[in-house]
Amino acid sequence: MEFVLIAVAILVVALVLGVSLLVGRGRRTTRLDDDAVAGTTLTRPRPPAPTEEAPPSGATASGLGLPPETAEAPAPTAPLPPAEPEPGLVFETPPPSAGRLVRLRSRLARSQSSLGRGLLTVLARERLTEDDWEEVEETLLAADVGIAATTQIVERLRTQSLVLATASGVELRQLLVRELTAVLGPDLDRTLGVDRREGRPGVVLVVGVNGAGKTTTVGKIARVLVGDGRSVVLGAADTFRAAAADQLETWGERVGVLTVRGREGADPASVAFEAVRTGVEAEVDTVVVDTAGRLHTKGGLMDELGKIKRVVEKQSPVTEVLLVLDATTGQNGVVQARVFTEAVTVTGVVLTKLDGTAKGGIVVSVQRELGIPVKLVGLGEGADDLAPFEPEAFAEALVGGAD
Ligand SMILES: Nc1nc2c(ncn2[C@@H]2O[C@H](COP(=O)(O)OP(=O)(O)OP(=O)(O)O)[C@@H](O)[C@H]2O)c(=O)[nH]1
Repeated sequence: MEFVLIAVAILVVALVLGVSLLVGRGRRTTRLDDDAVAGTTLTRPRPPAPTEEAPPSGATASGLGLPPETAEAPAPTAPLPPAEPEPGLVFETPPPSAGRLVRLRSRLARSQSSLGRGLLTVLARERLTEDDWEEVEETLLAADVGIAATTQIVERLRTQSLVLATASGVELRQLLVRELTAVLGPDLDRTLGVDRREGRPGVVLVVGVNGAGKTTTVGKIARVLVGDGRSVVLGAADTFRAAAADQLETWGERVGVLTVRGREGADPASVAFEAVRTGVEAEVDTVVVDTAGRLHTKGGLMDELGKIKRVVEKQSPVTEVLLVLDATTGQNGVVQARVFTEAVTVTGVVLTKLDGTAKGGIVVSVQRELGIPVKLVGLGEGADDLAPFEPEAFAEALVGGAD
């Protein structure tokens, strides 16, 4: 009988230990706020786990200067931990953003073969007939360049048809790159508003429909900024999808960037506010805020984005509003985009998934139709597959065949 009792006691202790270890490993946020006030939690970046084994209970957190996991949540006025990573932690160092588009140009292969090669094949014909010009026009339209820009390109090429007749392959290519660059708005200001202003962090709001690659893009932007030597805080104000906050947190952790998040369903504006407050206190260069992109009613979207902006600006000016658009959605994406541009003043567009489409000309039509410069382009699912947009490098990549 005694044996049975001892065995049962050992079993119970083992079960309790096992469960607490599992819970300890899964928990990765430390609440700094009274959730009744804002429902906001703040996560410190953690070092990548060295082994699969569970860390000793509370060791990871205390090693980072966090309160033990069992501690009560501090009062809302608790001092925030520094946003800079603790010394000794190993984080990834992303490459600087300069020249990324050139490095990633092969990702535009699908656009390249349908647009660039298609056009070069027609233009290389000895004497261009009306049918050939129609083919040029169709090729441009099929690549989503848009009617106005297509007309401009065709007219300019037609006026140069005498030149075309005698041009070599290399010259034709140069000519095409020049004409495509011209419709890509080479003089537009594509500088990202990410610098501190009036002694406060620059604030980047990232908006767009869910699924466009918004959260991923916020993570990639954090890497671009860190790679360029800036300090960053992330705000997970997409509180409708808990996974979005988890996703963002993971992006932040990899590069040693702090993520401020709220519990599911919390007021997005309060999370954005908290993120910017954290950024102000930690004196970082930039706070990047991910917002929810549900396309409910236009009024609802306007109210939500308007409130986020107002609340954020109580602490620091919003220096950039980036609209994330999925390049593979074509004209549909442009229609959705308009709803956002009516809700908030968008200062730049991020076109994602350009690697997955043959319609690279969408950059031209998006810019023209929205009147907003494309500032960044997504060229893959890799962590550093986001590049600053450069018209000439892009035109070169679309035409292809330079190397
Ligand atoms: N091929 C490719 N995939 C991309 C690119 N950018 C994002 N994605 C993928 O698109 C998918 C959706 O990305 P998310 O970041 O979850 O989309 P989201 O807009 O944030 O959606 P919510 O989180 O629901 O708001 C993910 O599988 C990304 O890896 C890109 O440039 N190229």
